[in-house]
Amino acid sequence: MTNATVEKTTTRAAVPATAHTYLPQARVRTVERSGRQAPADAPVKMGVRNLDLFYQDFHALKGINLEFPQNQVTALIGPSGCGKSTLLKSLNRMNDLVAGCRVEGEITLDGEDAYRSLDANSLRRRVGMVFQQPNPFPMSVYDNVAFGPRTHGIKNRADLDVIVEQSLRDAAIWDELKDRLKKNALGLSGGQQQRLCIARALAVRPEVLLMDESTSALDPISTAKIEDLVGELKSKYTVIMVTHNMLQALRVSDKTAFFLLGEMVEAGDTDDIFTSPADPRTADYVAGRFG
Ligand SMILES: Nc1ncnc2c1ncn2[C@@H]1O[C@H](COP(=O)(O)OP(=O)(O)OP(=O)(O)O)[C@@H](O)[C@H]1O
Repeated sequence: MTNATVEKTTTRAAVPATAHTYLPQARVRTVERSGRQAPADAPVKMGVRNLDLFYQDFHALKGINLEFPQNQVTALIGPSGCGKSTLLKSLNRMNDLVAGCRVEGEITLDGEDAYRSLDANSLRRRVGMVFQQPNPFPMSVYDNVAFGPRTHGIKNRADLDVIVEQSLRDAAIWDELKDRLKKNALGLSGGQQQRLCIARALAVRPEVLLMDESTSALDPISTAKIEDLVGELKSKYTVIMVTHNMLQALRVSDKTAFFLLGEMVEAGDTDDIFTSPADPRTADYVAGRFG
């Protein structure tokens, strides 16, 4: 997957016993819940090459090289401030909106340069994002989901009906909301609001879904529903998620990349990163020794 992955085959860092004691149990749930069978040779959906990102003088991302395989879930992990969200926001050019932010290197979507060949709006339609806090618009459930398609010129009611239903189904919330489509979205629970926001992101038929700690504000049951959902979404979408919850990364991701102080320490198959990482810093982090 990356240079770091290649190095990993030659040197393995010992994961402290504390990690081994809890990881196998988490793994049992992982396999049951995600049912993942990630193909080893999936095509690269998005690629990051020699990426450096500066917030004015601050060097927030340093020489990042990483590939995101199509129809797989990649988790970005690392301690607070290591640059996970910055990388996520670079993938759909949300950082364009930050004054003084400068990006060097290359980010590709299906091999096309996301900064030089694609305009930001079409990139963001293809690379959707769900944030930490559920942020439905203060309007009906239906209008929340129809908002993006309407913005893209779809006005026909029957067409919108189909999109709204399919998006809510894809977000695993159709059954809960089909009789409440006209109700204000702000009246939903936090977990329902977040799945509605996922439906809203899916309504413009993105190819990649970015999730920035999208369950951290939710209760365990809502979190489990969204984790299940992510396992299903990858049949249609490429998912890239930032998470502080290492068991969540284990449960739902195929690939994991570990970041520290703006650098990517290593990336590879999630199983390998958690059970036999190449770098002792990764071993310490996944064992909960810091972060
Ligand atoms: N708009 C900004 N302007 C200046 N510095 C920023 C900006 N956004 C982030 N940073 C800095 O860049 C670094 C990386 O931040 P980022 O939010 O990407 O980290 P993170 O790993 O996602 O952290 P967390 O897990 O706490 O969300 C931090 O030092 C942060 O203070």
